[in-house]
Amino acid sequence: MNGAWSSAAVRRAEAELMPQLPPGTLMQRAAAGLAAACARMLKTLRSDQGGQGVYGSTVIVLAGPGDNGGDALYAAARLARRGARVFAVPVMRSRVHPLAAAALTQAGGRLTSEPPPSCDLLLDGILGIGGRPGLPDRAVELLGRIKSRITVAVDVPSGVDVDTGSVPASAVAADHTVTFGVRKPCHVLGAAALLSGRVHLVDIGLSGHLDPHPMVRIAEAGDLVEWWHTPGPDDDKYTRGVAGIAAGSAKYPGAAVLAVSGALAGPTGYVRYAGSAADQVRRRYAEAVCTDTVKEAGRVQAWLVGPGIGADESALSAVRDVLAGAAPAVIDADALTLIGEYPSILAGCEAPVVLTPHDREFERLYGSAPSLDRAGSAAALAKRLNCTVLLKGHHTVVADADGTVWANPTGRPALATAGSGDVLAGLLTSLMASGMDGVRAAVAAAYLHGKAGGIASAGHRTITSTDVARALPLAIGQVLSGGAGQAGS
Ligand SMILES: NC(=O)C1=CN([C@@H]2O[C@H](COP(=O)(O)OP(=O)(O)OC[C@H]3O[C@@H](n4cnc5c(N)ncnc54)[C@H](O)[C@@H]3O)[C@@H](O)[C@H]2O)[C@@H](O)CC1
Ligand SMILES: [K+]
Repeated sequence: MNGAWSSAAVRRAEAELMPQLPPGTLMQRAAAGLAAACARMLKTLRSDQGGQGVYGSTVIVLAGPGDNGGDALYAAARLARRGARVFAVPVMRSRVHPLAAAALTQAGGRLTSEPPPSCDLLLDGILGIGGRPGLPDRAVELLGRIKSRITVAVDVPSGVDVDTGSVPASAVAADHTVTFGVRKPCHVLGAAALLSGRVHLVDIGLSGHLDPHPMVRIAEAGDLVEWWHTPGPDDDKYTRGVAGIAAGSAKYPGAAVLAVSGALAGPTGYVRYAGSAADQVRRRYAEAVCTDTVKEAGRVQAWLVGPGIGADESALSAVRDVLAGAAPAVIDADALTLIGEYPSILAGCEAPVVLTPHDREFERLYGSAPSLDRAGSAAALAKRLNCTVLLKGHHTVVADADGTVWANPTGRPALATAGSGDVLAGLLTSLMASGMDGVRAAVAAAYLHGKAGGIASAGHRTITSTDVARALPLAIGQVLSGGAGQAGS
């Protein structure tokens, strides 16, 4: 398990470590790592220019008043010593880190209020973990007119809310973020995660000084491998778990087919379908065992109820029957709307429940839409309803009733396609039926679904939910075999 730590936790760790080191050591470690990362990026960027990397490149630094600007200026000094033409612009009048600014000018860089109109690399050293959301006007103006081939944020993209990932005002959109010690929540949550680009971690020696629990946990392929129930020689189709899918209707048979496709891709050995789209499901998947209602289905180890079931009496019965049983349940789509209307159905339920809302469904359950602090909102709903909540978005979060929050590192906007949630819910149900607890199953399902989306949309292909379902076995295979394990790839 990986994680992201709040700015306060980072400051506590730094305060503990700093007195043990000569003054300025942490900033020099940060600057050295930042300069090395920039040098690698410049080398790749300028590979078409006879292998020239740093030498002869143009670098512009937007320098804020604090230590974030200090990191940027010291790193830029290192690049200047390797032959980069460096222009540093103070964005808060002339307030800049004085020693770092002196180091830059000594190395041949220039402090200026008139930078060139374009550069190879723009270094955002405006604000770091001491920043409030929003940018100084001068920074907005400069960002609007400087054309840069690559933008690198120092520690965090300036302007974002570091601890929630919300972006309530202007902020930098980076291609890369080079961060120090640990990842911060803004790298993996909300709109800020998109503005962070690719995140590179520079070790500055903080790890032994951090709180053991991150603010946000980040799933890795290794977690899924550890959690996975690999069938043994004594397993049969029942012991591997039976997933039950109560989805679809005469009006929306596709939801049934897609949810079943997600479940079949998962680790269980058996998928039961209950509902009025049985013919369509049978036609597509000979291996699914179909009944008309939840009550008629045999034993299952986890149920999904909701996708495409509508809001009529039979839909309500399906939700009631699932929640009256002892099996863990995934509540999705129309079932979430019904729970919003009849909250008492959920209140009486004793089995573990995972809710998988998008923003409008969240509002029906919570009474207001998720705030910009999406992780906080998901955690609040989970606590109120004593459930696990998987809040969908371009960076899906999973929250448990005890306040634990996970950010999903895979996934991409292309997954916002009709039926994609049905596939996710089916897979999640299979994972729960195989014995994984609700939080882990939700985290694993979001991870694999995002990875399958990446596989299906390789080469910028547009994708359908069927493509995502078809890519799931490959995504699962890659994760379990430890191969091609890049999150988001
Ligand atoms: N503390 C440490 O030991 C280390 C800190 N490091 C760097 O230091 C950074 C934190 O530095 P600071 O604490 O100096 O804080 P920042 O550099 O993030 O900036 C704080 C300054 O910006 C002003 N400010 C905040 N929000 C603003 C806004 N929206 N508009 C205009 N002005 C605003 C504040 O009044 C303050 O003067 C980290 O992100 C990291 O880059 C690294 O050098 C590693 C070691
Ligand atoms: K920054």
